[in-house]
Order: sequence, then structure tokens, then C-alpha cells
Amino acid sequence: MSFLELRSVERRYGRVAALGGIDLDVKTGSRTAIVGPSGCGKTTLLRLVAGFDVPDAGTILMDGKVIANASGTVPAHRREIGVVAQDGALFPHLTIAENIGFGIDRNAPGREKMISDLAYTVGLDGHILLRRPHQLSGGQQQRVALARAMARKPKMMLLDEPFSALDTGLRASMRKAVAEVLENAGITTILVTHDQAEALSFADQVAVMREGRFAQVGTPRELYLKPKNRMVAESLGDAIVLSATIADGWAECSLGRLSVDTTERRDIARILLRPEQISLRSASSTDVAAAKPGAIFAEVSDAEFAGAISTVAVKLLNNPDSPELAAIGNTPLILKKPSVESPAVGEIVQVAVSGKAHILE
Ligand SMILES: Nc1ncnc2c1ncn2[C@@H]1O[C@H](COP(=O)(O)OP(=O)(O)OP(=O)(O)O)[C@@H](O)[C@H]1O
Repeated sequence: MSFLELRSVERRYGRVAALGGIDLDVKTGSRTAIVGPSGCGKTTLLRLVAGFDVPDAGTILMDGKVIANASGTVPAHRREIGVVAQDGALFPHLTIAENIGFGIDRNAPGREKMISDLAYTVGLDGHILLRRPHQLSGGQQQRVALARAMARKPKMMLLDEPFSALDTGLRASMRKAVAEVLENAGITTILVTHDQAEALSFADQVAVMREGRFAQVGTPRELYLKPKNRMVAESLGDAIVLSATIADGWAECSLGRLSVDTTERRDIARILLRPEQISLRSASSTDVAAAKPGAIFAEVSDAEFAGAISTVAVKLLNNPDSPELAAIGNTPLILKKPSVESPAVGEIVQVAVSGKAHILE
């Protein structure tokens, strides 16, 4: 069942349609990630759901009840929604305990225990409760912000880029910890992020947003493996897009004859491969000369070391006159390879593709 429903929701600022009539269903207890570039409308969407702003048109329903439409809105403090902002927005003059307990009635029985339980839930040590926010690390501050938002027992949590100020390692562990805390508490969550890996790993549902509209909404797997178009594909990871002639479940392209993920199509189309579907095996110019039909060779034109993973560019060598290669101008394929097995510039490699290619719109 949907906990949150957005129906044709619009928000304009002068001539800018920050939200151009969007629909979204968020299932009870699930996690949805909204991913998109700066200015596409992500924060506007969160503000409307939180009740900090009102839509110009459309309806927002929570738990089956209208919370905003043309005839009125339920105020933010009655929506039982928690919000965690990018910087945590803690009260600097209050202790950590006072920050967490901000939304709990001063005279509530067992208030102290509730605060220490919340700190424990989000993985904070009890000994920091008497400190002030500036005495905590960025990750600890984000945990306090989450505990403070959870203290009000929200039915829904809105996370606006809450991990973006953290460094890479901490970011991944915080993301996992927060997902677990919210899952255990059964809180329906929306996360807004620029980060594709964050969206794919955190959420059950991902919505790719562009210019105030959703380009595609689906499970992380669906969106990564079967994006509707190139824009959605590139929003969620590196993409290799090739022109191909499609028939009977096969695509003829510059990488040879590849199996595609539908038998329905018979036309000229663009197909998508993810770079990890392409493997490279060391070869020589003798192998190229003696190549069997269908074998694909390439020369490494660039390699950039970046620690565990290197970026490798390869230029296809076979059939330089083929229409497929002419169509793409033989642009190098850009791949990511573990550095321990990354080939050197100038090396000849044989190229193999695993899995199916996906046909784009
Ligand atoms: N109060 C406002 N007045 C005028 N224009 C606004 C206002 N708030 C947002 N906008 C515009 O609406 C559009 C969407 O803004 P929004 O903040 O929702 O984007 P965003 O995807 O959250 O961006 P970012 O990732 O940079 O935070 C932008 O073009 C922005 O300039």
C-alpha cells in the first residue's frame, strides 16, 4: 500500500516550473531515492511533502488522507514527518542530549532514557551526550540529527543529501547504518541525492529527475539495467551506447553480434552496455591477423591509474570500414578495470561482452 502519493503536483517560481506535474507512489515502510542534477526540483519536492511549501496544483496524500491540494494544506507540524538536512542543522548552543530531546516533552516520564535509547539506536556512544555539536565529527553530527528527527516518532523521514558532507568511507557506512535504523523502525523514507551509487544502494525505489519531472521511476535494478533512455542510463552509472541493427533478439554492432534483452524489436536502435559487461584479454597483432569472424580486437589508447580501479580507453581495430564503426566514428570505449589487471597504453586486447545489451528508446 502507498504511504505517500503525489498526483500531478506542480510548483512554479515565476517562469521556472520547479515541479512540472509529477506523480509518485511511495510504499509504506519503503525507501525511495530521488536522484538528479542541481536545480532539477529535488528540494522543492521534499519541501512540499514536509509542508514547508504548498503546491500550485495537484494533490499530496499521506496514509490515504489529503495533506495538500488546491483547497488547503495540513501544517508541517501535524504531518508527523522528520527531516534531516544536508548539514544536520543542529542547535549549536545545546548539548547533544538537548538536541536529541528537543522534540520530546520536558516533563515526559523516562525522557532521559528515551534520549539515551535514541542515541544508542543511531550508534552514538552515551559519553558524547553532554558535548556540544562542534565537539563531534561530521558523521556523529548526522547521527544526532537523525536521532533528533526520530525522537518525534515520525511516520515518514525526509533526508536531504544527509551524507554529502562526509568523506567516502564514512559516507558508505553511514548510509548503511541509517538504512538499517529506518528499516527497523518501519519508517517510510525519501532520500534526495546527487550520488548515483548512494541512490542505488540505499533505496527500494529510485526516481530519476530532470527539469521538474521524473524521467523514470523503478527499482534500482530496473533503472540501472533497463533505463528508458540514455539520460537515465547516464544518471545512474557509466554507459556505453552503440548504434545497432536489431532483429530476433540480436544486435549487430561495432562489438559484433550481441544478445539483447527483448525479441520484440526489429529496427535500427541504440543499445546500452554497462562497462563491467566488457572484458579485455591480452592479445597480439598476430592474433588480429588470424582472427576468426566475429572476434573483436582493440588497442588501448589511454589508461588512467586511480588506485584500485583504472580508467582504460580502447579503440576497436577490426573492420575499420564497417558501417557500425563509421557510424560511431570509432570513438574509444571507456572502461573501468581493476588496476592489477589493467592493460598498458598501446597493448592489443581481445574484447568480449557478457550479459545482454539493452535497447534504448
Ligand atoms: N524560492 C525560490 N524562488 C525562486 N526559484 C526557486 C526557489 N526555490 C527553488 N527555485 C528554483 O526551482 C528550481 C528547482 O530548485 P530545487 O532547489 O528544488 O532544485 P534541487 O534539485 O534541489 O537542486 P540542488 O541539488 O542544487 O539542491 C531551480 O531552478 C531553482 O532555481
